[in-house]
Amino acid sequence: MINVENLTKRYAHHLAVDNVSFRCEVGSITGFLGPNGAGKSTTLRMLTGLTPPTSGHVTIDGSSYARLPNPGRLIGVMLDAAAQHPGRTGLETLKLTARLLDVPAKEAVQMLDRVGLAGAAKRRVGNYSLGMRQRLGIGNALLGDPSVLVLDEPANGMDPEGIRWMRGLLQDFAAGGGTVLLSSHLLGEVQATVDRLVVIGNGRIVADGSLDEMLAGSGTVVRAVDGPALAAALAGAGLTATTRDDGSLHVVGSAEEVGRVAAASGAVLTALGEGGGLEDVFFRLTSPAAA
Ligand SMILES: Nc1ncnc2c1ncn2[C@@H]1O[C@H](COP(=O)(O)OP(=O)(O)OP(=O)(O)O)[C@@H](O)[C@H]1O
Repeated sequence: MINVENLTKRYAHHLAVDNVSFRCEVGSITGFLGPNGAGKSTTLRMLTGLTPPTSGHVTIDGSSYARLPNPGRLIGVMLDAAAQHPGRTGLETLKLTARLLDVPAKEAVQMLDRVGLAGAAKRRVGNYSLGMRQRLGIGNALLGDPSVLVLDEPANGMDPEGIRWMRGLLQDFAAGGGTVLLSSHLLGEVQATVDRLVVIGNGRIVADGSLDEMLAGSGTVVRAVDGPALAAALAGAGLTATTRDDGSLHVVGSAEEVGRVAAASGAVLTALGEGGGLEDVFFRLTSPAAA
């Protein structure tokens, strides 16, 4: 489990992270979202002992990162896949990590296979694509058989097959009792992968909860043959509806509530579905107006 308590980071006059607290539970995948410059990387760096906090603290399974005798055995970290040494081969990279973690060298070979890089074991990392470096970084993070994973933008640069592979890997890891914290700008991918979300804006937590709770707040989009008549019926039932440019209505309410009003008013629906999904939730939470 990861427990972040009142974490603050100040750079001169700039408050990059402002009194941030959240928890990542065992067996779950938590998505850490926020616009550029919101403070995600700074938080992840403080969490993994790379940046000292101005105040507050983080524990991983009850210990701070700095106090862990062999941190890679408890927490696997990938903060910048592009930062790996370009002159080493993939195999050399993982063998070096294996030595640092006191893991048998043969596990480096097995890990390369597990992350789909067996065929590129002897190629220099400088010649790897970004997606291949992400796979290598994930292999590095997993090599110590940790129970916690912290990944900054792991899907960045991955092709659809790679993204699907990574989603399965993380979901299996969590299902086996692991704890995952990942940041990403790929909202569709986050929505398909995580159980919980922590959203940061301007250094502060603006939302923290289950994915389902957050999506429930994204409302319902409905389209009817006679849109204005349905809008009037919804308003009469106390549901707020906004007409979008494409003629559909965005309703603050569940699909069931909207469907019942439509049925009672005799409206002919041509579409009924979830609101804007995670993208809609994200923009609502992190827009300047929300701040
Ligand atoms: N070493 C530093 N010195 C001064 N300011 C910094 C430093 N590191 C980060 N910042 C500032 O802190 C704020 C948060 O940066 P951070 O990199 O954590 O954001 P982020 O949410 O990870 O953004 P992105 O999505 O672009 O990666 C930014 O305004 C950034 O300019």
